[in-house]
Amino acid sequence: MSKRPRTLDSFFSPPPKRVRQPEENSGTITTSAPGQESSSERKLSRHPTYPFPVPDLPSCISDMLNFAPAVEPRVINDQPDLNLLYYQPYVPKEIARDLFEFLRRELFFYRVRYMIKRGPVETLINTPRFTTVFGVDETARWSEDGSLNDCKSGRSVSKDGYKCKPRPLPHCLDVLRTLTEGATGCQFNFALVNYYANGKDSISYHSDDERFLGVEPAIASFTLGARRDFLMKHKPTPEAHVSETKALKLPLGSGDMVLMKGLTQSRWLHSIPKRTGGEADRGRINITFRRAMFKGGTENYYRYNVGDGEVYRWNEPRQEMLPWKTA
Ligand SMILES: O=C(O)CCC(=O)C(=O)O
Ligand SMILES: [Fe+2]
Repeated sequence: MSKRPRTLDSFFSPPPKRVRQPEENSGTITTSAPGQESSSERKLSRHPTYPFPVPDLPSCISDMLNFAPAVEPRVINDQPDLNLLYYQPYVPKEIARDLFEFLRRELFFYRVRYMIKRGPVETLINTPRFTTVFGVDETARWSEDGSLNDCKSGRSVSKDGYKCKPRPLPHCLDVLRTLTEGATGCQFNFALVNYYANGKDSISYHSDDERFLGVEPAIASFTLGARRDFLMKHKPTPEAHVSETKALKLPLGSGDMVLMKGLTQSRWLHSIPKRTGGEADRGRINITFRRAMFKGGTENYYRYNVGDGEVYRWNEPRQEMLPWKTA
């Protein structure tokens, strides 16, 4: 892991003051910068696995999140095996833009590359979007000092417990996770974040139906920033079933949330296709909250959403994601 640059100030100032966690332990350590201990202080979520600390949500955003969900959801279950709740929007319009800009500016992202083997042929896959992930599966829990404890034994997870290094949700995503749990009655232990910089970024047809999510997983999927089409189609089936279904296009706008549940993941596919023109070039953030049951889920999510490549960070003057060290 790269070292954070140290300024002369940081050598001479006392270590950051630690602030007690308000509720259940989120795993991050909240600190306020020295000399900034007024009520308007900027608190930071820190963790040894983070390349840099992540600021907490400013109160102008978190206060307005108390009005979420902004509307009642539309139920979409008029096709076989389809079970969606569509909040249009979930995040109040007044703060959707600020929340988008905050997360784009403050989170670290990756452009993951990995090899797949189809028969004897190995192919390099360049994930066509920026990604990042936080969370750990149900077998482990964060302790006060930011380390992981095994849920069964209560003992700390050994060094080789995971190949990856799980990261706790920073406060800014944990607030949204907690609200979403309250509104949906579902539980989530992961936040996966995608950033689609422009219309060339995409996610191809897939379903999130891995065994580590358990049966009939519920996934809450947020859109912030540019509107992008979310396409859905039924998986091919041997019977005539497939002809009874028609493909679906949800034009997801900033603040919208789709809760996918029931048989949706096991029977339907979804995608964000590439686009030319339109507003895609303004950038879109997608956050999915999920619940992984086993260690394999944690390994999978870090492998494909963090990987082992360089860190990217939003560069405001250049208006693009750039490798962090040169940003
Ligand atoms: O960006 C989206 O709306 C979809 C993302 C998605 O399907 C995924 O991350 O699995
Ligand atoms: Fe997905």
